[in-house]
Amino acid sequence: MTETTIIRFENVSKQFDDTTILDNVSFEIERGKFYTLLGPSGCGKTTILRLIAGFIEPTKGTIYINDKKVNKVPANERQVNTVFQDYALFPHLNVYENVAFGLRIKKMKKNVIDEKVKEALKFVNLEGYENREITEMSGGQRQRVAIARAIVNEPEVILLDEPLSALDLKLRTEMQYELRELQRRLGITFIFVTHDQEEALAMSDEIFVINKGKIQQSGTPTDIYDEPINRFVADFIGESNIIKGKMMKDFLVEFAGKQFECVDQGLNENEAVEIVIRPEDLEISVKEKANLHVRVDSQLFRGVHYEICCFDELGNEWLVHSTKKAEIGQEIGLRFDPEAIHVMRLGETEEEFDKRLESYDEVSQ
Ligand SMILES: Nc1ncnc2c1ncn2[C@@H]1O[C@H](COP(=O)(O)OP(=O)(O)OP(=O)(O)O)[C@@H](O)[C@H]1O
Repeated sequence: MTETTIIRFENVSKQFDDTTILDNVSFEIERGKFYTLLGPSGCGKTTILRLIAGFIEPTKGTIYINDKKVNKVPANERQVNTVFQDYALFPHLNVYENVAFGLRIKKMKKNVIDEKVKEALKFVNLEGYENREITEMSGGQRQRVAIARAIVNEPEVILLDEPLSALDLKLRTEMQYELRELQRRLGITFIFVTHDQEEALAMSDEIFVINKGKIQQSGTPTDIYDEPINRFVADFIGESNIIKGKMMKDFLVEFAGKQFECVDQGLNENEAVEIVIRPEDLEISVKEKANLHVRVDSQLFRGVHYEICCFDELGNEWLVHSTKKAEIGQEIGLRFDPEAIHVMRLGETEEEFDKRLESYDEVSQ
């Protein structure tokens, strides 16, 4: 726990009936950052938000907000506001009344409410829209009203549950920029839920990758993309080649029937591992310079690159992103650097994984 910590989960579990939805989850959220909870449908993302908001209570464990235990603190007494997926706006009220709703409940004076609503609408670029009916607003504008309604209460944390999922792709991208920019200007903590990995990578300071009620890995987008802890994370975040292999000794790993130099160390000799190489780290090269020989099976043009699917002699599938075109059935060479190989230890916990990576830094310093 540091001074900057605003939310802390300590061994939190949640069961509905007899089903465990969150399994012994611990994490810390720091003040003023943009966090994303990322994972497939049903993994427990919304359950974490509802626990933070106080809509449900944990079955086990403790939740702290600002270092105070909040397990029994009702939702309206927490410095937290939620923006829901469907925005939950009142269709019969205009923009002003929607944004002012919470302030009226707090029985604030009319002139104070006017001032706060005006300021909140300015923040979301809806200045002067006070008298518009919600039914006359576009999807993106409704989204902004919902955000204005959340920020007008000056919460310390805003929870956003898949707020962009109802928007078309173009508007969604625009709103991604807007939300990120808004969070920077407000300087308050955003906790954003999505199952879209590109959205998570583009928007977040920190990502928690969740699967089956457990946080699989947490870190910055680059940490998680470059150093996935296990097959689930490697597969869920971006496209990956994941191949079974064996660690020979420090800096030497075997896969696809050959041995390759790598940067990994501290694993056991002959330890079974999985290796990850990102498709963009594979380069088509002349046979003499290649690390690996493969046969092209299929190819798709994706605008910026060709997505080429190949197989090596042992039948491993390799996905390559290349600006060069290949021919179906052609034998090609693939080249990659030792740094492009990421070795994953089977069943490693995040704590063990972090310790291992730290030891690399110590050795290389
Ligand atoms: N009140 C409840 N009673 C019983 N089961 C529930 C309840 N709320 C959630 N669940 C179950 O808990 C699991 C996790 O739900 P949650 O909404 O947290 O998932 P999610 O990761 O947010 O998924 P999605 O992306 O689909 O919204 C699901 O299997 C869901 O059916």
